[in-house]
Amino acid sequence: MPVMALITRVKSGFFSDLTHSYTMNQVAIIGASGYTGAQLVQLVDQHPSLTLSHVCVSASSADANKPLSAIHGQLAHLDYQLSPVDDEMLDTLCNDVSMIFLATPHEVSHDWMPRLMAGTARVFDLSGAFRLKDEAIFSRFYGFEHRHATLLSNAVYGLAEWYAEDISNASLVAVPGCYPTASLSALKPLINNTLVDTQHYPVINAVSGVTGAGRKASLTNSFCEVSLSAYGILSHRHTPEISAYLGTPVIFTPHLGNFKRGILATVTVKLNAGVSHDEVNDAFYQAYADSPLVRLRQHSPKLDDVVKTPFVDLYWQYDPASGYVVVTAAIDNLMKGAASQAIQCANLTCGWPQQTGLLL
Ligand SMILES: NC(=O)C1=CN([C@@H]2O[C@H](COP(=O)(O)OP(=O)(O)OC[C@H]3O[C@@H](n4cnc5c(N)ncnc54)[C@H](OP(=O)(O)O)[C@@H]3O)[C@@H](O)[C@H]2O)C=CC1
Ligand SMILES: CC(=O)N[C@@H](CCC(=O)OP(=O)(O)O)C(=O)O
Repeated sequence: MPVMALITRVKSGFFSDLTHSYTMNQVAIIGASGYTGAQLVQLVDQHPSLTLSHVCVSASSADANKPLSAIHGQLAHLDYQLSPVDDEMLDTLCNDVSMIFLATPHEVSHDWMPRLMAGTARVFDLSGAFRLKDEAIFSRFYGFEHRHATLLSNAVYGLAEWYAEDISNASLVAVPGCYPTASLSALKPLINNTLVDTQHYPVINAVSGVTGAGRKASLTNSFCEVSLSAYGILSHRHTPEISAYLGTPVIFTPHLGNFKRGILATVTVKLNAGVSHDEVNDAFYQAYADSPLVRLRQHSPKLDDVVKTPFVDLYWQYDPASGYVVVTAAIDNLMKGAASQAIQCANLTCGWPQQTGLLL
């Protein structure tokens, strides 16, 4: 029996891709008590070729030594305990496992990265600490100086559909932010085909569920306070991230909605004079011809279409008379916006199909 078929039966019994051979990889997740960390636990646990060996929180965590299921009841079928991890443990961990996923605050990922990168493990960082190459822009938007220039320059941006080859060779992957994933997925086909009139900045309005802000309690994100509203106007840290990987400035306005999961981005773009319907359609269909986790839709996607899935759903309408195209993009912020995209990247580094373990 092929290796993959055997693993498939042992681990879950219902993965569809039986054509590749796999070896098991030991994985550590740090920040496992948080929203993206817990989502990662679920994805790694169901992955046919990853074995979750370390499920960690910070040394001072109030949740240290608790069962993960005591915090995330949806994972009650899984038997993992949250282990506290300190600096010294990181030094051995980074040689004991093949992959480390950091689902930690930006500062924590930034400070720990040199220790982690001293080992042999590949690191997938869900925070924003290693996404922006320009250190001056980084410190302006993140509020602290970047002190690891070499690691920053070596980090590969993990937008899986667009940087697959670089990701496959990376030892440090900076997994994109949730809003940039939706925005760049919508815009890159148009910009890469030089269809966009860059004299007019693309305008992105996006609404996120409250899990986007993480699990830690705050008044702004509490049940009685959340009411659909814009925030971070002209100042959100995802504006330079989107602009950097698009290659042109954008106007980005995030909104907080009173729902748990998902992002819907509405992107308005002025195209060059004379661009045809066919050119717009071809840009999307060609860009995503080999992308099983991108769904090009015939109707504007709803959040319910993507929540708890690894997909990005895209839909567009073009008005040649005005030259404007409106693209809508829907993702689950904890999945394609964070955890499932990190798994896509991990799959790429192992030479596996990027949807491995994500499509059941
Ligand atoms: N939520 C989202 O939609 C997205 C989030 N991200 C990014 O992913 C990362 C995690 O986000 P999210 O899961 O939402 O955050 P949460 O606040 O839900 O979880 C954060 C995790 O980090 C741990 N942590 C906090 N402080 C420290 C510390 N000093 N040392 C070690 N661990 C610490 C927490 O556990 P404890 O304090 O108990 O140790 C917890 O497990 C962040 O960088 C975020 O910006 C990226 C894309 C989307
Ligand atoms: C609703 C909400 O608060 N969302 C977060 C973005 C979450 C995300 O993508 O995280 P990164 O910090 O890793 O970029 C925010 O606006 O800060």
